[in-house]
Amino acid sequence: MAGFDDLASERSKAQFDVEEMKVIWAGSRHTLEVSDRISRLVANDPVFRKDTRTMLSRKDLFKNTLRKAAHAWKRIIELRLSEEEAAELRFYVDEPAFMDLHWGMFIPTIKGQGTEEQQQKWLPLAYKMKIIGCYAQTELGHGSNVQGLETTATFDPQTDEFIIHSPTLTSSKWWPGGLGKVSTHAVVYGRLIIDSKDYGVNGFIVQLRSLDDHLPLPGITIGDIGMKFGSGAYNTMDNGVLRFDHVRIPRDQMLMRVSQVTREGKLVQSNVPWQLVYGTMVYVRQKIVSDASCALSRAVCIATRYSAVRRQFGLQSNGIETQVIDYKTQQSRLFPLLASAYAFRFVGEWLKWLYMDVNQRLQASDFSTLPEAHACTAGLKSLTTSATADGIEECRKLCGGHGYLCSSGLPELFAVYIPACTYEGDNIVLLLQVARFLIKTVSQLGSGKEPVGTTVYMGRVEQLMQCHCAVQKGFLELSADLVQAAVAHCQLIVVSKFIEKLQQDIPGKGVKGQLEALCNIYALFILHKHLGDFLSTGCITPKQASLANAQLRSLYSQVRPNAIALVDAFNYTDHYLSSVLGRYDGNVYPKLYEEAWKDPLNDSVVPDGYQEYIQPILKQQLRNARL
Ligand SMILES: CCCCCCCC/C=C\CCCCCC(=O)SCCNC(=O)CCNC(=O)[C@H](O)C(C)(C)COP(=O)(O)OP(=O)(O)OC[C@H]1O[C@@H](n2cnc3c(N)ncnc32)[C@H](O)[C@@H]1OP(=O)(O)O
Ligand SMILES: Cc1cc2nc3c(=O)[nH]c(=O)nc-3n(C[C@H](O)[C@H](O)[C@H](O)COP(=O)(O)OP(=O)(O)OC[C@H]3O[C@@H](n4cnc5c(N)ncnc54)[C@H](O)[C@@H]3O)c2cc1C
Repeated sequence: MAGFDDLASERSKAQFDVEEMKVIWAGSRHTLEVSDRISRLVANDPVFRKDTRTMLSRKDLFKNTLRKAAHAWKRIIELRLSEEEAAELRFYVDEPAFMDLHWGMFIPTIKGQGTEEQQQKWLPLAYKMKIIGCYAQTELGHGSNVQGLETTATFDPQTDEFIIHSPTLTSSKWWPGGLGKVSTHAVVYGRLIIDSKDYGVNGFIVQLRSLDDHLPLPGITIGDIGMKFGSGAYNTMDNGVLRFDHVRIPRDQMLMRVSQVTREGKLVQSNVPWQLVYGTMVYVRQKIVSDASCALSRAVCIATRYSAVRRQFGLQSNGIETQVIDYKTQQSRLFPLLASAYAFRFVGEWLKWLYMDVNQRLQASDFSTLPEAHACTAGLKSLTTSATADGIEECRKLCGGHGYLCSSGLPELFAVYIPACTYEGDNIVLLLQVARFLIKTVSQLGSGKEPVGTTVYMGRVEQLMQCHCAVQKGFLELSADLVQAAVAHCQLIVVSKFIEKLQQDIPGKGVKGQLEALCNIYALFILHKHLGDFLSTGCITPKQASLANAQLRSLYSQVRPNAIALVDAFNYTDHYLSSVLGRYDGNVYPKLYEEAWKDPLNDSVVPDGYQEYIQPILKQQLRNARL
């Protein structure tokens, strides 16, 4: 069987221990064991099938998502899964849904911004799913500009309550995931008003729906904001709209770790930076970086396996055409994406460490690394999601026409993934935050602080900053060129963290050698892509640029025999890949043909509508022809 033999032959060429690379990719033997076991549990459960998603109406799609979420929760309880195993199960169910926001934002917000008492009250309810929460920050009129939010939370000293209100149409909460049809509660971000004075944006826990009949509570208008990009895709998520008409909540439902409001209506600032109100966004951004490596590796796995199965032109002496993976143009498009997937994996590991380190420091009232954590999570979220969204589209193109079929898995992966460039912070807005951080850092460099990083990459950042760094008055005046410096800074971090990974103990025959090749491919690919920066800032000479290009091409040849094994190391099930082109067995053509007939359009040989619309035309033509 052609495809199967091709992939079997490719796997026999591997020059490294794939099982050990699986451990590197997973992060540890324990994590590999958990993800392997849970991914197969999901793959073997018919409730979690994904192949019909693009054929369902929005209402049927959403109802099926609720069915899956309920079944997932049931399995978590039945099997007594740990928090880690439960997170893995939600990940491999692979369907954006309210659970992502309940576990990924609502609970972390209460943990990060609630007092001890508030955590003790609300977390048990949330962990046991007695309430379902979402994160309601963005409004119809404001998303990036958090300080521009209009929802008000006015303290009423008569009743010891906050009055939550939507004063304008643009103050309607708009986009929060899980809000539209499912969540019973929300963390609502609104302007704290005490005695007519505006104290800026804070978080408030608000119940939205009755726990008895799920109807919206008095003063609450709530619904879904409508269909989003692509069929299936993110339409499994009920992104919602929410308006308040003077809804009253007890004073103790304002999240008060950062600021407290006393019974007398006095605002007391605690000793933590007010920016902790933004803390959830830092947490989610670091998770999104890890998710980028998953999404990109998934697309690269599909495109790499298919590129080894697909043969086109180049008839060889044995009468067989050439595998498209052997074309240098295919390698120059595909292998940098393979290297990027590994690079994002390792920078995501580091970012997770940075986030945990910042949190531990916060416990000790050490806020010194919070600005760097914000800049790194913002910048790396922006860099990795933009590269991943572009990379998934490139993988679709690498698969030719079949990449455009839903059965390839790539169109839906693209449609689900691309909002990552916008949610949790628009990517340009976040790069401007990094630019601000760099300006402040450069201004402090005079104090003898030396930047650290790889020379050429570091030089590029420094030079770009020198070229573009003016005294900026505020966020809005930052020049587009500074965004370039911010990207350069983030690429420096990615390369540096890949190099640091290689300095760790890396067991397994040939594993370190493959990772070194991928690290060099990533670094030289970025250098090639931004050659203008490196040349214009004098970081490299034209001769060096040409040598770098030659080295890049030679590295592609080094990776070529290992490409299939390098994507096998992601250890993805066919269920998770959900792609005929990316099947582990390479049995592409028979499965493509089989999938076609499953389309409802093929339920009848003569299509519905023929008699009404087509036959009259044909008959008329026939009559005309006889005249
Ligand atoms: C969910 C699980 C994760 C898995 C993901 C995959 C699953 C898919 C399912 C769901 C995922 C979807 C989730 C999406 C959820 C959302 O989208 S929630 C809404 C997100 N919204 C944003 O990100 C808004 C973006 N805007 C901002 O962050 C801020 O408004 C701003 C930083 C752009 C501007 O802040 P602002 O206060 O208006 O002005 P500045 O002067 O720039 O900042 C003031 C100072 O505060 C510092 N700072 C800003 N942000 C942070 C932060 N996050 N942490 C710490 N510090 C921060 C900033 O540096 C300034 O400090 P200095 O004055 O010292 O310079
Ligand atoms: C699928 C999805 C899920 C979401 N889930 C949630 C959720 O659960 N909870 C929640 O609260 N929100 C959620 N959001 C909202 C999301 O956080 C916002 O869309 C995001 O923060 C961007 O804000 P915005 O849409 O208002 O865009 P805007 O801020 O209006 O940006 C529009 C354009 O203007 C540019 N721009 C804006 N400001 C500047 C500036 N200062 N300088 C230069 N350019 C600028 C931006 O770069 C962008 O190109 C979700 C969004 C999506 C798409």
